[in-house]
Amino acid sequence: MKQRGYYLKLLIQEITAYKKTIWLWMAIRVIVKTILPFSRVLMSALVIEWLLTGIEIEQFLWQLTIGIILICFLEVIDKRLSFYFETESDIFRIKIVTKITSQILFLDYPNIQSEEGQKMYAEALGLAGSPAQLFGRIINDLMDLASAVIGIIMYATLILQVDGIFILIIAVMIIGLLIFKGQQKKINQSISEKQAENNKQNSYLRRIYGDLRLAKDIRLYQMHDWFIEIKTQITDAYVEIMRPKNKVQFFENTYLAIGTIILTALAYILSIQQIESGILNVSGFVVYVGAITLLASTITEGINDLAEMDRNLQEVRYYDDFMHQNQVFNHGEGMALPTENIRIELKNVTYTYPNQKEPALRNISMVLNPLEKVAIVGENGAGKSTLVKLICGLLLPDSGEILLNGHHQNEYNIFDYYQLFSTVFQDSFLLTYTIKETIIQGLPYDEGHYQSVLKHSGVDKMVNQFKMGDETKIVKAVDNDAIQLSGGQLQKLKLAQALYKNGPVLILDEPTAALDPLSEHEVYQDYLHFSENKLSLFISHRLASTRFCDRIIYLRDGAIVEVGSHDQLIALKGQYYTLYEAQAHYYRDNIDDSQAGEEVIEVGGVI
Ligand SMILES: Nc1ncnc2c1ncn2[C@@H]1O[C@H](COP(=O)(O)OP(=O)(O)OP(=O)(O)O)[C@@H](O)[C@H]1O
Repeated sequence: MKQRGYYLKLLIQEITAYKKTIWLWMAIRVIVKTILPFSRVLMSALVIEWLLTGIEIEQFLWQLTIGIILICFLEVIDKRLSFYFETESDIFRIKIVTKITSQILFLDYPNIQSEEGQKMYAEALGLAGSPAQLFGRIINDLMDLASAVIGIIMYATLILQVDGIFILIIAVMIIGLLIFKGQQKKINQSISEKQAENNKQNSYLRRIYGDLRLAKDIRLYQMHDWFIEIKTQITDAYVEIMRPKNKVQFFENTYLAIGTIILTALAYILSIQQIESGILNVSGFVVYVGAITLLASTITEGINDLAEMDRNLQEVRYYDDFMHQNQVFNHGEGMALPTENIRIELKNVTYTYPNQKEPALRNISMVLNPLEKVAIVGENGAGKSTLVKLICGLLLPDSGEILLNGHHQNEYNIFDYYQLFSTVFQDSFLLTYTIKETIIQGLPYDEGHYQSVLKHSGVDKMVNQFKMGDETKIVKAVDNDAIQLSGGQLQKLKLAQALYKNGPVLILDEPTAALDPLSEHEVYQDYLHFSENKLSLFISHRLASTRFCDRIIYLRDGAIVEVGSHDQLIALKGQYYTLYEAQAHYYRDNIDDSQAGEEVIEVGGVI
């Protein structure tokens, strides 16, 4: 209960922060919504009264016109406000979406990398995903509930003046409905996990049915029937999950119908008796029966609104949890960031990914000296990318520390700290902008620097092929006239982005994995140039591609196994040497088989 109070307060704060004056309009809408149905009943009663008392026709018409105008006026206000709240609710919902999406931009990487973090984001966003979700309907839900509560009090007070028996029937009706709602809530809770699982499967299927990568397999492997069968199974499972809920709903509706019949029948019997004994006149009868009918429907609406509000308040938890989660790094005051002689030291760093048993990195100790070019090599899964993410301040070690020029990473404001790094990661992603905007990424524009970046990243040759040059849009999913970049072109673009940022630490995580041999060769050639005056880290599982680095750190199973220059490690004849030889043989054999007699291109020193 206390928690519900907190969540209600949070909702009220959000609505107030959106627009204070909305509360005034909400109050007006509640009043109009409450009195409008009753004013129609009252009007009918008055017309009967006027007719029975035999007032003059002119006065009758005059009064009737005023009454109709008043009701029409209320109807117009109601419709106008209904439209107003439809629009306002949608804008409010979109503002909440903006709040949630802005929040995720500033959350620390560990908060969002785990499945749990992603789930929290999806759940919070889901609350504002459409007008039917919490933040799209809460304003109307609040007004509906307020109007129902006022309506029940109003009609019940009126009816009780005729007979006290109604209080009993109303109480039984309300208690019964509350029991049904409680039952439904329990069922909802018990099926929620299965329902979420089913939803997940369903939306996954919906997504992949149109996925071009799968479309090829579906056709070539003739998977159509198999896919239809899977979909049918999921739909059948959905019907089964919903069965207990539908059953309770059926009993609730039946209970409600019986309650309403008893209430109305009793109202008729009692009022006819009262008319016979002269206590009630005909117009009083109309008001009385009208109030009974309105009460029955308002009780139903009110209980539904109450259950809906209860659900809403429970759902706010997802928003609250997401918006108020603790950050991992320092977002407050920090030390001034060094701009040169950058030295990064890792002391006994161990890191385990969320929900994993084994650490991805164990007791890593190393120093990256100013302006050094360091290669980190190792087989797939050795921990190279994880190490880079730790150095960049994207992940927080389980134990050990990372020092920048002798000071703990957390002594710097994390967003200041990020300024140090120009990075190219393997899993590159693009925003829906032009090539030029992507490279500049919102930083101040410098024509000379930009042109040099185009040249050294190899993007200049790429843009020359496009009609729109560097103004070409690059996300086809959003812009029809965009071009689809290949993996290699994308990597060049990300390299250009890193070079344009020009941070004092350059980190390239497999920057040539998707490049053709010639482009790869060019990147290696240019690497010495664009890593000039920087501390640089070059990550690869192609050992020979890093021989131009000052120092090579060889990782295996999350631990440093060998460190030295390429020649030192070859001379050592250890694990690096063994793997190097194996890779070199592979390339030699391949080239010998396929290009015998052709000119051999030297790629990163492998061949
Ligand atoms: N987000 C994650 N959640 C759980 N485990 C992860 C995650 N990312 C990586 N791992 C695991 O951590 C280990 C190290 O992964 P990492 O990506 O650092 O290796 P890598 O050396 O960069 O590999 P590759 O050469 O294939 O890129 C692997 O066992 C990997 O499966």
